[in-house]
Amino acid sequence: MTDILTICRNIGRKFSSGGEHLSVLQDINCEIREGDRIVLAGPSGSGKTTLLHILGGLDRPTSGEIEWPSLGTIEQLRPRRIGFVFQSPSLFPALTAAQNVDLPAVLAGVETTPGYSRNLLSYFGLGELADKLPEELSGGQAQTVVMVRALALRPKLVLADEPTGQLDGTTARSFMDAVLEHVEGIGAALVVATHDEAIATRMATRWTVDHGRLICGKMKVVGT
Ligand SMILES: Nc1ncnc2c1ncn2[C@@H]1O[C@H](COP(=O)(O)OP(=O)(O)OP(=O)(O)O)[C@@H](O)[C@H]1O
Repeated sequence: MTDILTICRNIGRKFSSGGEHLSVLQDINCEIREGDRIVLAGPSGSGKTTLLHILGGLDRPTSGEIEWPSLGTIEQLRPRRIGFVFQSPSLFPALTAAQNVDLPAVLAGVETTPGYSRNLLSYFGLGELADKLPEELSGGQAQTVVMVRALALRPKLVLADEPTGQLDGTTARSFMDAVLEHVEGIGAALVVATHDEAIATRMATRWTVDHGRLICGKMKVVGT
């Protein structure tokens, strides 16, 4: 039996603003296991980002329970055990692409081998941009650097929110090839929220957020 990385029991998330209450997620039961490849689908505003944030320990459910049995406590999750890719590229503007990739290691006090971030950027086809500042990168290149940064500490779980949103179709497919190959290599589970069916069909399991509920199913995976 593979390890359970994350387990949710009857979780819900409500938001309150201006006296209005919005119930975004209700009675969600799910688990993520080692090696899982999950696409998180659903219309805009259905709650995909909200669920990813809860799975990554960035937000707390307002009801139910979440645990990370083989990852540890909520304080231990990021950046070493969970790599998180936010929907909008979030690079530090004063740091180069390579320095941005190095940042989680610096913050976590982990020593990396010289050239590690450059090699990782090269693996994703961005080796020549390692010394560029974020403002010198295209939106798609910046998004790729954000993914590289999330993978840098070899996390056990990678949660990615629309990671190909700024890439054209062909670039998105080769980017996902590199991501899937890399997560396989480091033995990480991957959950990707996306509207892109070409990406979705590459994942073994589909979770759909529908009116606040989560529908879980298996996918027929399209070969690489
Ligand atoms: N902090 C917040 N306060 C109030 N409402 C919020 C908050 N965060 C999210 N919401 C609301 O929760 C709902 C779900 O938002 P969420 O971003 O999770 O959807 P999504 O499925 O990721 O959408 P998209 O595909 O457009 O990224 C939306 O109606 C949004 O307005």
